[in-house]
Amino acid sequence: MPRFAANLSMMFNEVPFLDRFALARQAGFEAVEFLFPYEHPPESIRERLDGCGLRQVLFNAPPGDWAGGERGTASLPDRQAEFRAGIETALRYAAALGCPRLHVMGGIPGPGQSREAARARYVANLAWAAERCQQEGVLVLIEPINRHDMPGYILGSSDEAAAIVEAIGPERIALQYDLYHTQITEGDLTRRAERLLPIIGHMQLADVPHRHEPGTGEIAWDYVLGRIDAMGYRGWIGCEYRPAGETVAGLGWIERFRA
Ligand SMILES: O=C(O)C(=O)[C@H](O)CO
Ligand SMILES: [Mg+2]
Repeated sequence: MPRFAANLSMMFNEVPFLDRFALARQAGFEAVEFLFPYEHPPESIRERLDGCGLRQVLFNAPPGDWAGGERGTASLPDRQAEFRAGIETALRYAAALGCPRLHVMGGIPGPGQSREAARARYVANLAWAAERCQQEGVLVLIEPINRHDMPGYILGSSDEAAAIVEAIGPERIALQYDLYHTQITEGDLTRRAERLLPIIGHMQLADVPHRHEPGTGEIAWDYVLGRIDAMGYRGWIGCEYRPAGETVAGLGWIERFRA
């Protein structure tokens, strides 16, 4: 059955970030992911992982000015030096945490900017990042994000992502298949997953439309997770949802899917 990782940016928000690791372990998770670790020294995070016997399976490269609305810099003009420095920072964290995957966000080009030029920059920056990360044994991931949550985000569909992976090379860049975004944008969750399986490097889930835990919305999880298992996906599925109530109280859904 699928292997689930707790997303510590969204789950266990009842306690401060560094205390979420122990709660995730107590709740039965063997792995974690989160968005951005950069407010904490890598050693402090490593200590928490080791202290409770957890694996780090994913985190994000620095996204630019997140509080100011930026969602990555890879497609933005005049940001290449910052982008590359961010990848180097992320690689230091990846080495310290023993994390083999890095989600590199593309950004939201401004209204006056050419979409074509932004896309060309995005692909060129990703190609550089993918090669640099491959040297350190880290796989770069890209994720199409739905237009309601992130209007104008550079990567909107799984076919666009597949074309980028194909152009740069599936040995160094892969698709982060987030069932929540995919359901909103494109649907056809299981056939699409089966077709894209060779280039999927990580999955994430949340129910639609409220981005809460499975069972709170429109997705038929027994069917979808059963098919994902049957088609041979053996990677991690990050639980990237905002619990509807208290995190542990909302974890009942997971029991029937645990191996
Ligand atoms: O929003 C998501 O689904 C993600 O996975 C990103 O890492 C953060 O926006
Ligand atoms: Mg996601």
